[in-house]
Amino acid sequence: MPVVEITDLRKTYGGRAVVDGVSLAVERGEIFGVLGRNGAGKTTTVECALGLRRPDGGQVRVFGLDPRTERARVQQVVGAQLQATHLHPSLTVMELVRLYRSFYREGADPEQLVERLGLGKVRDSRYEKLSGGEGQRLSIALALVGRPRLAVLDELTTGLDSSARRGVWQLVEEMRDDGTTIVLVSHDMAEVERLCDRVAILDTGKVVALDSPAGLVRRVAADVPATDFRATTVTLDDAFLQLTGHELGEPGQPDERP
Ligand SMILES: Nc1ncnc2c1ncn2[C@@H]1O[C@H](COP(=O)(O)OP(=O)(O)OP(=O)(O)O)[C@@H](O)[C@H]1O
Repeated sequence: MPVVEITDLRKTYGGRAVVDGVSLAVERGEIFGVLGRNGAGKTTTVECALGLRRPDGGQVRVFGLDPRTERARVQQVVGAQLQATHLHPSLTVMELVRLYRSFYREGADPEQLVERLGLGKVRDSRYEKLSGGEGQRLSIALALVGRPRLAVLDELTTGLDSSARRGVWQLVEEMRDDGTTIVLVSHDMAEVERLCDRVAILDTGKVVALDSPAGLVRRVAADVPATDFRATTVTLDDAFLQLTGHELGEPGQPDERP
């Protein structure tokens, strides 16, 4: 049984299909990337998978459970780091990590996790006083403190400097090695290439390709004549461009949120 199984998922806002028939299955123990431009429908897809948004069509199962009707059971085994995290501004780092730990029957040691994410120096600082990168690392700690069987990480390392980014990547790899399944939403090509076992490329609400990063590159390289020098230097960026018709950095559909 896949850890996450999404079948023909649809979500429409204002008459526009922002998720338009997405089907994918995340297998146990893999790091599964969801890659796409801004507005491609990545966050909407994973938030439907977590039961946070109501799909207009299709089916979602997480560990075989319906995340909308069996939310409490799903929440016990899933940790999510989402883009819009609302935390109480006057609680400290340690208070928040301990609070989130209390939501789970089993979990990580808050002290160790805070050290591991390089938050030891700000452990007694209030959330409102944290820098962007510290807040980001705290949101990762909160997603992982329940030692989830599935972790959903949306824009994992946005706003982190390169050394913090490498530290977080290492932590994610260690989690995968410990058996956690990870869904990584990203528009960071280097992150996807380094971490993901398989990647779904989402474009205007549809899965346009699903393969390992190397498989995506091979697929595109096969279309390049062997005499062409680029055949030996095709990158995941080239694959993305070829498969979607746009650069990853280009904006997608206009943001219509109020
Ligand atoms: N609550 C909402 N109301 C109206 N439109 C929405 C809502 N949520 C998302 N959208 C629209 O749906 C589209 C997909 O948004 P989504 O956040 O899923 O994209 P994304 O791929 O995660 O983008 P990003 O990389 O910018 O986070 C966007 O055009 C967005 O404006």
